[in-house]
Amino acid sequence: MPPLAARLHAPLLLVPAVSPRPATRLCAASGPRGVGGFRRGALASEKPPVVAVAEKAGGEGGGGQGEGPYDAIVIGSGIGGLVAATQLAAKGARVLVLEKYLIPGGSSGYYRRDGFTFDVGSSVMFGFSDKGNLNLITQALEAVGRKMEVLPDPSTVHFHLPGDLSVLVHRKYEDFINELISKFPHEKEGIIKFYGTCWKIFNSLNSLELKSLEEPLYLFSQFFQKPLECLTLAYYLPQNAGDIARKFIKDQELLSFIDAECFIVSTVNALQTPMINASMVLCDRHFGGINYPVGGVGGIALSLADGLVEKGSEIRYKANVTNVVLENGKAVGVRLSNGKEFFAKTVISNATRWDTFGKLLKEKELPEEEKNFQKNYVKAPSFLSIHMGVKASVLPAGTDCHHFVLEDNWNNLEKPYGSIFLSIPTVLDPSLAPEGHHILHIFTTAGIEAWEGISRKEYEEKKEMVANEIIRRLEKKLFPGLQDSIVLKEVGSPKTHRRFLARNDGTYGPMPRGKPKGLLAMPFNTTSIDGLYCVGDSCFPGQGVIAVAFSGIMCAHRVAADIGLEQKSPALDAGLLGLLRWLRTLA
Ligand SMILES: NC(=O)c1ccc[n+]([C@@H]2O[C@H](COP(=O)([O-])OP(=O)(O)OC[C@H]3O[C@@H](n4cnc5c(N)ncnc54)[C@H](O)[C@@H]3O)[C@@H](O)[C@H]2O)c1
Ligand SMILES: CC(C)=CCC/C(C)=C/C=C/C(C)=C/C=C/C(C)=C/C=C/C=C(C)/C=C/C=C(C)/C=C/C=C(\C)CCC=C(C)C
Repeated sequence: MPPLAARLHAPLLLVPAVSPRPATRLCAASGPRGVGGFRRGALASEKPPVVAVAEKAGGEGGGGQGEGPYDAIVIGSGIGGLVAATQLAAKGARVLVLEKYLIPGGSSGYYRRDGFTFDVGSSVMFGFSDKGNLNLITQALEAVGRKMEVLPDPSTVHFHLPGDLSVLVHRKYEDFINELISKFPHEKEGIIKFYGTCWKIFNSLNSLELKSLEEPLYLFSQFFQKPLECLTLAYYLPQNAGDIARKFIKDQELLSFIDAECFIVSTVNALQTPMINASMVLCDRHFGGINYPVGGVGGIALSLADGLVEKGSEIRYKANVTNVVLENGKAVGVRLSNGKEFFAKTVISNATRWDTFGKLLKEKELPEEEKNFQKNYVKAPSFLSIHMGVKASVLPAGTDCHHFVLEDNWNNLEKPYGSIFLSIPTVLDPSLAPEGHHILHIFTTAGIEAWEGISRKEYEEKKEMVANEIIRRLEKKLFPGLQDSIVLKEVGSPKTHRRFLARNDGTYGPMPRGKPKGLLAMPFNTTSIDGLYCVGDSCFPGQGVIAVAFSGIMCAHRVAADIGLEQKSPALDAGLLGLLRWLRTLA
């Protein structure tokens, strides 16, 4: 373990050490630069801050032909993959992570431009507190001896909604609930009952030790120790937040507000959002609170990768896995685009299930389990993201860190470009931008179809036009003079996300095709291919950094049991896995 001071300062490695150059260049979108300007190669000249990892990173995966066998190979270093890898390494396994890009993190990566440090994806971090059982990011870092300094956010999000409805989600639950009741006094009882039900579920979750729900010895021991809590979770597992809200609330506008609450974490309305997931985020934001890592979200992946290497495992960058290698129907390794092969007892894919089964496995027939998954879930749209550096003077004093904007019409909530997400992480951590400046990270949902089949020139013009319209809307609603305050602007389209995050159609994650039975249909980590596991947002419990961290913890536990690092019972395994498979077919 590195000295405490080094660990505490690890995230600061992302931030320029001396006062960064003032960024005065107006950089209109030019050329596809990856996620919000994530230009391939732009970071190649920068030495990745985790030295131990950088040294391991040879070109195209480094290493020679046919290396191994490892205990596990993890394809991809998103937070899901890294948590699975580090948990396994902490249990004594020898793991190899193969990442296509130059740095770890996937959607939770970072990039730097002209003194600005941008988060590629969300800046709203759940699971980063120092209490309870659901602080999964804190726990994942701790498992490999890492700790990050965090800045508590006084609020989760400021909603700006139709009819000039403005709701600030305060960190303190009572402040939030009182604000909501003040807007809907006639629904006081319904509000208390709905959010009260969320707390009942959250408290049950928070009382459990979280490990693999596919491992019977653990699952039965939890049922034995916490029967009421487990039965509560089993009861709500197939239910959705919108149905529960309708039991207590009649006001249509308030139900639409709850739709918006769910949409920001599931990209669908409350009727399609599993109640367990809604409860998790609607309560953790008050229990542990939203906490931002000093130096930016990218520091989480860097710290995990650093810890992984220190535990004796490896991560290799520029390692593009093109095949999962099967032997007698069992996954035994992977092949890279340059033909190199690596072998392991188990293979864990952090690529989406569409990529894993559509591209990495060359089998002609999709397994029944995956057919069932694709029957129940479609790819959520991708998004358009705008990363901007602006003059600080454009933000009024006391501006909140995160905003959600839907101006006039509730019907636009789920439509492409309908609602706007905005994060200003420099409100919490000014070191992410040159002095006198702020970062605005804006994103909105967008399908890939409308971005394909057009010429390069049309593509560039379209990015500029769509981004300018979103900026105009924010200028009108929140920040007069926004356009003129911009010093740096980079726009990522759905195609950018597909290319640089290696996500099928740039998808944000899985989205229920219709009205789901809560989380019942969501597959866990095992797959119908022996030795092959999936991790990340197309596994239980779905989208979200904390959700994929949980999927990583579950996956590592199941894999550890299968390779003999944790207890297991083959007879009970067969029974439970069969039962879970059958339950999923009921959804
Ligand atoms: N704007 C946002 O807020 C935003 C955007 C996107 C995602 N996210 C969050 O991140 C979550 C996703 O996390 P995750 O862990 O599931 O995945 P991820 O997409 O973040 O990471 C997957 C990683 O696997 C790598 N990869 C994919 N295919 C590969 C291959 N064939 N060979 C080698 N490497 C390969 C990718 O380069 C990437 O680094 C989402 O659910 C979402 O919550 C947030
Ligand atoms: C097995 C069986 C069948 C049964 C049994 C019973 C039991 C025991 C059960 C149990 C269960 C459990 C444990 C579960 C768990 C779960 C969890 C943990 C979950 C979680 C979740 C999470 C989530 C979903 C999250 C999400 C988040 C997100 C997505 C976020 C996002 C954000 C964003 C986008 C941002 C926004 C921005 C602005 C506004 C600016």
